Amino acid sequence: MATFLNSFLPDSDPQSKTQIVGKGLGKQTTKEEETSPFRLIEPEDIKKLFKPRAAFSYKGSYGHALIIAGAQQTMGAALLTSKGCLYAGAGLTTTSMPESGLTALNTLLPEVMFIKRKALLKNDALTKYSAIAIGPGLGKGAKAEQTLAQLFTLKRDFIADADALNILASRPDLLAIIEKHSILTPHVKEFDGLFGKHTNWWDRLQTARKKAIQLGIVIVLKNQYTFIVSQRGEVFINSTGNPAMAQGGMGDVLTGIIVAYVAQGYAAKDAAILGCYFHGKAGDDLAIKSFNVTASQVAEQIPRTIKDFLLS
Ligand SMILES: NC(=O)C1=CN([C@@H]2O[C@H](COP(=O)(O)OP(=O)(O)OC[C@H]3O[C@@H](n4cnc5c(N)ncnc54)[C@H](OP(=O)(O)O)[C@@H]3O)[C@@H](O)[C@H]2O)[C@@H](O)CC1
Ligand SMILES: Nc1ncnc2c1ncn2[C@@H]1O[C@H](COP(=O)(O)OP(=O)(O)O)[C@@H](O)[C@H]1O
Repeated sequence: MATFLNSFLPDSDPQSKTQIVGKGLGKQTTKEEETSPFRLIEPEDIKKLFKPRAAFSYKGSYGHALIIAGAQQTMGAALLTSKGCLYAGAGLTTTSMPESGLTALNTLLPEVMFIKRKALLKNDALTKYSAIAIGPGLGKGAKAEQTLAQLFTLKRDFIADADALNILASRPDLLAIIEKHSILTPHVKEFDGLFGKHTNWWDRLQTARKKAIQLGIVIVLKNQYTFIVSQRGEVFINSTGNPAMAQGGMGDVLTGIIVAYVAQGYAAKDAAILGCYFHGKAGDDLAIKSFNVTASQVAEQIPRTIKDFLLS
């Protein structure tokens, strides 16, 4: 039986009601599915994408992620992003947050290293990291903008979330030159801030496809069903996750998980697909026994969820 796009949207319009969604990322059974840009991610796709941990591998085999996040009132966002990254298996994680958060970082996540915000502005300071994420709880002030602008001087891809997206919304000059294969992870309000107000999801998805192709980036448009839009305009629909996860900080953890996968060598699109799938699946596993789940719990659940998934 055919699946239509409107099943994955909070609203409905004539176009999404007739748009066929292909099942899985591989070959499709009908011509309509084969030519559709919309694909529903299936567990078999994840099993094909996900790489097992190799014999004789060591921390260096799994990359070094840098997280630039947090401000005085939103230090928790930096901790949650770091926690997502750590539990998604990055070999090394370094977090750049305000120094006043250092005791919390060392107490809660002793595996994570720290770098001062100012140190990021030095030449070459950012070159040693295999993946960079910026934005959760960062704030939108001049210093945050300066730090984000510094990333552009490197001419390398990065993951932008939350306040980094809000800054980019006010700096179209920067957005226009974002490095290819960067990943943006907006929720609906952040998306409309970046690319203009939309009155329905069909139009929003068309804009996401157009912008992802034009800029050569991956856009992760978050919702109950999250849409991962590739640099070629394909739209991969993630169906893991549930309303128990509707709590602050959940997106911060997702950003940490995605940066961990980029650090581990996955291509941007694959890192986004794996990140969204396991983030939602961890929430689903927890929701079997919990009415609501916290962002911290989701991060901690990730390694168990992956192990169970691979054994299933
Ligand atoms: N512990 C910490 O330090 C935490 C720090 N955090 C960090 O704080 C920063 C600001 O975060 P924020 O929550 O104040 O603003 P943001 O997420 O932009 O929402 C603004 C408004 O947008 C709307 N909206 C959002 N999602 C929507 C949806 N799916 N569907 C529809 N509407 C939606 C919604 O408007 P409403 O509908 O409620 O009027 C909402 O009020 C950010 O950097 C973040 O990383 C948080 O992660 C929490 C934990
Ligand atoms: N009802 C839901 N079903 C599935 N996933 C959800 C639901 N509510 C929230 N999420 C997930 O939680 C995350 C919320 O991200 P975001 O809005 O950026 O939160 P925050 O800014 O508080 O970290 C997204 O990944 C979203 O898909």
